[in-house]
Amino acid sequence: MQRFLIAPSILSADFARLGDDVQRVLDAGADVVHFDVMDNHYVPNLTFGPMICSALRNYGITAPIDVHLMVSPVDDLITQFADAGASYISFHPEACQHLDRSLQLIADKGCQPGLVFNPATPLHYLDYVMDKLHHILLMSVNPGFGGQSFIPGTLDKLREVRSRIDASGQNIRLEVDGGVKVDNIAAIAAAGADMFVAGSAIFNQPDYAAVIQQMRDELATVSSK
Ligand SMILES: O=C(CO)[C@@H](O)[C@H](O)COP(=O)(O)O
Repeated sequence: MQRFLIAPSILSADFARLGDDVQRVLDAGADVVHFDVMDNHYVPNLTFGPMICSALRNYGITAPIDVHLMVSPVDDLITQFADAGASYISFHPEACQHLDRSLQLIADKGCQPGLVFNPATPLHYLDYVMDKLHHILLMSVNPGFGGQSFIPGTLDKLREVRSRIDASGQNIRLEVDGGVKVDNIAAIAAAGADMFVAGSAIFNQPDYAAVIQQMRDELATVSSK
């Protein structure tokens, strides 16, 4: 399994040329397409739905699409995104009605289930569902907008989640999202993350390949666990 995955958030992509821009970032070396779904209810912003996901698939995007649902309720959109070609689907535990049922729904639809934690969401939601998780997404900003600054306290929370994953013996990806840049990605990896969402740090640069390579160079400095 590839140790570190880079997942550009298309929230910062060029929406007028989305297919081309997503293909460009994949050609530049990205591993996964991160897809931020906001409903102007759970979060104070509105983005895109399953039609855009299926449009990317129809355009020819074959990389994994990592759908982060910032919506409430969640089940209907889980079904719609799975049918639209999502690969991974995560949601916020406090935004759903029946945590175990929603995780099972993702798996039953053939996708990889994940749970998302905001900076101040307690981790007890993990207590009875570790065996159902493909990934845990730790927000390092409050959700809703790209281009915010990484909240430093997230590093301690990452270490805590990494300990829980290691203690569980499960093979669960630890993803981090918000304010990830070339100059902090090594510290984030050292705290236990192995999947990195970056929106503005990649899409706001003219040369996507250069910034992704800089991130990989930084990650290469992080010693093995
Ligand atoms: O989900 C979110 C925000 O809610 C993130 O995916 C951000 O979109 C990441 O953007 P940057 O902080 O990397 O610009």
